[in-house]
Amino acid sequence: MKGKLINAESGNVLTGTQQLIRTALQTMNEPAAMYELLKEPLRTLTVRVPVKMDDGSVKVFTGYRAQHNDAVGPTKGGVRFHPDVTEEEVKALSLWMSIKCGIVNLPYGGGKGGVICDPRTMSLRELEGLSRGYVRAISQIVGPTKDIPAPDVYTNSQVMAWMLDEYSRIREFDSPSFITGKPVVLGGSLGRESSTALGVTIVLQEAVKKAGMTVAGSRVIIQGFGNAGGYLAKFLHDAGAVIVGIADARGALYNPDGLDILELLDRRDSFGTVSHLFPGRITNRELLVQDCDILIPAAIENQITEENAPDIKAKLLVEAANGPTTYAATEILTKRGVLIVPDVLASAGGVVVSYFEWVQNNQGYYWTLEEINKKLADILTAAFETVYRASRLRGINMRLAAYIVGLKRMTEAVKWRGWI
Ligand SMILES: NC(=O)C1=CN([C@@H]2O[C@H](COP(=O)(O)OP(=O)(O)OC[C@H]3O[C@@H](n4cnc5c(N)ncnc54)[C@H](O)[C@@H]3O)[C@@H](O)[C@H]2O)C=CC1
Ligand SMILES: O=C(O)CCC(=O)C(=O)O
Repeated sequence: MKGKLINAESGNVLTGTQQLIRTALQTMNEPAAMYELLKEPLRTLTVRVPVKMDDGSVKVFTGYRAQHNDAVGPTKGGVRFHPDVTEEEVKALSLWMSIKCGIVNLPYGGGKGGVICDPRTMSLRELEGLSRGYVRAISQIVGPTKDIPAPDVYTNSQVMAWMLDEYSRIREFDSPSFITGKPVVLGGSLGRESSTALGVTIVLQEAVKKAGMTVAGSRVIIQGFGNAGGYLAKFLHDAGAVIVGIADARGALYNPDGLDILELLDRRDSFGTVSHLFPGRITNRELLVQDCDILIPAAIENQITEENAPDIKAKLLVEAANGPTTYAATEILTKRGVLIVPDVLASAGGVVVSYFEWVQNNQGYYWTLEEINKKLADILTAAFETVYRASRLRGINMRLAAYIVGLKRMTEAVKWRGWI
């Protein structure tokens, strides 16, 4: 069984991730107790957050904060506001954060938060109430040396600013390093907003070399047109790629001759939605199997499954989103010769620059954008090469290789601490 994954196609992102972690740990010859420790977060807090709504009613929202493992250092990861948030999803996202931080060698374990809500139907005042209420509810378990939140789906620098302000009031402590992804005037880092997309672009540039392709002239489909997908479309368009398809929560647009990315960016709303403004909309499902060279999921989980993997046309799959591809789909695509740059590597740019933000806050001295982007490129280029080599040397796919690389520091830290 060593090194072999139980080939279960599961829509449950947590069990799918646990299977992969078990396979990686077995391949690393780690004892069974290591899997028992790492298969779940050390702690997950469920909170109920009452918010006074604009119509005078009180709505109670459910949220979570999961802290996977703090053997390496404080836990770190974003907070998602989305109607489909579940406890299992937040736990899986925290596991992925641990592996992501390990791949880029940050002194963090993984954390993640989520609130079941739909910010698209809430006023700014209601959103502020929810952001502040959520921080009050988790304030005992987070902090600059404990667990450091950041943005994720449907949260942004404004939400981070409200959360920072609330935390400063509760804890009578005004260190901005409690949270990252803040506005620059509140101690945010230059380059954090575009860092996830820049990171994807950096690893994509490495991957196309391995695949014997070029960015210029490649036909690209991007699912998701928010922070990650929007900046990515711009960066790849600027690099000469032809963006033939984009998608958001309301649908997708496809044009084999290329879309007008600048117009789409100009007309999208603050939730990354634009497809409904144009005729000829298709569904997200339809878009993923359209003709292209490079496919970039940059929205939500479980988009590429056993069902549609045989029909994917791309030669290169670069995962900006967390968890967009199931393991069964990974195996199908790998057999078909598709090179996959997995989420835990491809989407690490955001947390790397969040780490830079935290370091800058702690030292009180701030770097230039050039310094930040150079440091980011150095880290991600090296991480890509490490994972690619591990995959080739061991004869395994990039996802399993990424897990093995990503778990190394954490397993060593656990053993040094004498936990196992
Ligand atoms: N923001 C960050 O720093 C990082 C984000 N990520 C991941 O990137 C992905 C996108 O995150 P962001 O761009 O930050 O979020 P965002 O909120 O800025 O944009 C989300 C995009 O996904 C679309 N979307 C939402 N639900 C959808 C659905 N059911 N079907 C299709 N599209 C849908 C939205 O319309 C929007 O275009 C997520 O998986 C997130 O975890 C990963 C690393 C860092
Ligand atoms: O910037 C961070 O700390 C975390 C970003 C994040 O949530 C992710 O990489 O999925």
